[in-house]
Amino acid sequence: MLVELHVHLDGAIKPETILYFGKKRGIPLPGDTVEDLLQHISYTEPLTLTQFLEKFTFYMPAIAGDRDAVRRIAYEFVEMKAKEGVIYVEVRYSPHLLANCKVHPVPWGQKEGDLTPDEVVHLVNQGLQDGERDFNIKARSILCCMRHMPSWSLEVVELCKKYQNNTVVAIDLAGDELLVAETFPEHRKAYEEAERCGIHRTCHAGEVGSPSVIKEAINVLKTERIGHGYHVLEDPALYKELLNRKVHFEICLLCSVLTGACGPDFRKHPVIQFMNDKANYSLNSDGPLILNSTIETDYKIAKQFLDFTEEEFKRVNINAAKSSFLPEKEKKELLSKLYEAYGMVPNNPS
Ligand SMILES: O=c1[nH]cnc2c1ncn2[C@H]1C[C@H](O)[C@@H](CO)O1
Repeated sequence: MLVELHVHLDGAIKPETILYFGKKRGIPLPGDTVEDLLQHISYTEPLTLTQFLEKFTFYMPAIAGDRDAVRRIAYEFVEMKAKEGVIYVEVRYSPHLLANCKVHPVPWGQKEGDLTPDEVVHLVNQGLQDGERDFNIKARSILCCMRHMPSWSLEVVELCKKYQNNTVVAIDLAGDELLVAETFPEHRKAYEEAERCGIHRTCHAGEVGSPSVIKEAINVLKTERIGHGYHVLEDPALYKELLNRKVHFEICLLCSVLTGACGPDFRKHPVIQFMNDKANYSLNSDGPLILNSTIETDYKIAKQFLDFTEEEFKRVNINAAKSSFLPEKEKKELLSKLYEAYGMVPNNPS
């Protein structure tokens, strides 16, 4: 029984669904079988984060701008997670990157259409809620600002406000930290507004970027969790502070190696330090389509290379539940389920 907090909806699409919509909409794809397509999209030897992010350009044109596709990827996502044994998931995406109207520039070289970022959120919500009903797990969503598109960020926070508690629980800042190290004022304003309105905050930081990006995420953006954060170890004082504050790190093992964020030897992975220090972290799949993985792959890597024990497995998932963005009452219910499944008597169930 698992809790997953860091996975991108647009990085977790079934290849069959991409092929279906590519064909239906007459949108060229780099392959016409699942194997062909995966050969172009997924990979097994480390690249850079920039190259990882370029993979989205192969298949997003088949999905973006299509109402049925957007609803369906959200629904199938919940089905996929239920099959993997996840009972609670927070899935993130950029509404703008799935739209083709009221978004500048229109992404993926699409022609202007009539699907707005607002309607994208509505459709994803429908897909997630239908999935929750049919597959009996809980799914919440996080809306992403993109580092290179500050002009979208204030709309992202407005969408978080509009759909707060209608699956949306938080705001994120994703994209390439190396290409755009600067945190534009628009991102800062969006996070300020999120805090003001009680919208939770997470932020990609220190994945490939330096500890200063993490510092800024904590001190300026007032983020509650850190997406990745591996490079925090390069600043021992900051690391100690975040340990003391029990800040949650959303760790994505396979992704961290295939994006070049961490070195190729899992036996030297920063998460070993996190484990030893009993840091507050979770294990997550991030972009399973591109990594050709499931959440199980990440747990297998942890067991095979990191001496990840059954006890650590339970601790990590309980920490994930505690650091989730659910309201307190639902968080308690989630924790009770985990304690029961893990045969634990909680000392302090809250
Ligand atoms: O690992 C990542 N780091 C930074 N940005 C990422 C990562 N995985 C996906 N993204 C970007 C690309 C997606 O289109 C966007 C929203 O899900 O977030």
